[in-house]
Amino acid sequence: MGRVFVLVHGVVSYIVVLAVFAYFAGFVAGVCVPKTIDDGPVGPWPRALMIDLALLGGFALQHSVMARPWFKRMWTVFVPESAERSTYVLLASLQLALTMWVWHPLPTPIWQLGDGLLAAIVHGLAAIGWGLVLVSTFAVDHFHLFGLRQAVGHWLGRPAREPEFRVRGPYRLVRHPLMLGFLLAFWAAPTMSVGHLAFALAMTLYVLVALELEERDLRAQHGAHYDGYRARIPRLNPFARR
Ligand SMILES: C[S@@+](CC[C@H](N)C(=O)[O-])C[C@H]1O[C@@H](n2cnc3c(N)ncnc32)[C@H](O)[C@@H]1O
Repeated sequence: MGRVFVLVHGVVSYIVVLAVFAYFAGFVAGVCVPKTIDDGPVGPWPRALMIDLALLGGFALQHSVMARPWFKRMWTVFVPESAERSTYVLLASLQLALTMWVWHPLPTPIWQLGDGLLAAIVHGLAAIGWGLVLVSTFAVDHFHLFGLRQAVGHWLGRPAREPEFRVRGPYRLVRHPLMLGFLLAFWAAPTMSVGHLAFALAMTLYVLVALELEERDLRAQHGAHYDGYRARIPRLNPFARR
């Protein structure tokens, strides 16, 4: 595939990922975006819940399958390696955008903390969660994770290598800081509606399954090195004793 095409595809995908990701943060936190997790016409709750869970299931399935090494081997027969990651993150972002667009709210509150100090602390925890997600992408390899490094490398005639296994920054505290950041951001809600709770529960389940699959791949890839890391560093809880 043409170098310029791969480059443009990589840059466009990266911009789409950042835009969808920024919207997603506002959608979950309920700030700064036209449609949040609790906005929209309210219909019968069983229908809304079924639609929302189907949307999240579709997102989880796509994400889990496309991230597996066997799937990558299979579809790089059609998609060049240099565009593989960009295509994956682009499709995942579009699926996430669809989920937010079609999302049916279930706004009945489970808890409401109002505007006091406690609500401010919970907002702060969510902000820490989003910050942790961003920092973690740089601690692994931000530009490789979102496919831009591969696209630029291909354009320059220097194919990007697979990123090294890294134990730095938040990866010294937990093995999955990025997912820990997401969980913090999903659960730290000053107002928790039924819809938000269903979202947080479903995504937590997805994260736990996704981590099992990812660790299986990482052990196959890095063997004893990963086993040693696994023995030393807790999975998600930085306070857990090892
Ligand atoms: C979306 S990132 C999430 C990483 C991790 N599960 C987390 O929550 O921080 C997924 C990619 O990061 C890679 N990865 C996971 N841990 C890593 C580490 N310590 N160093 C480099 N890459 C890592 C995985 O192989 C996978 O390709």
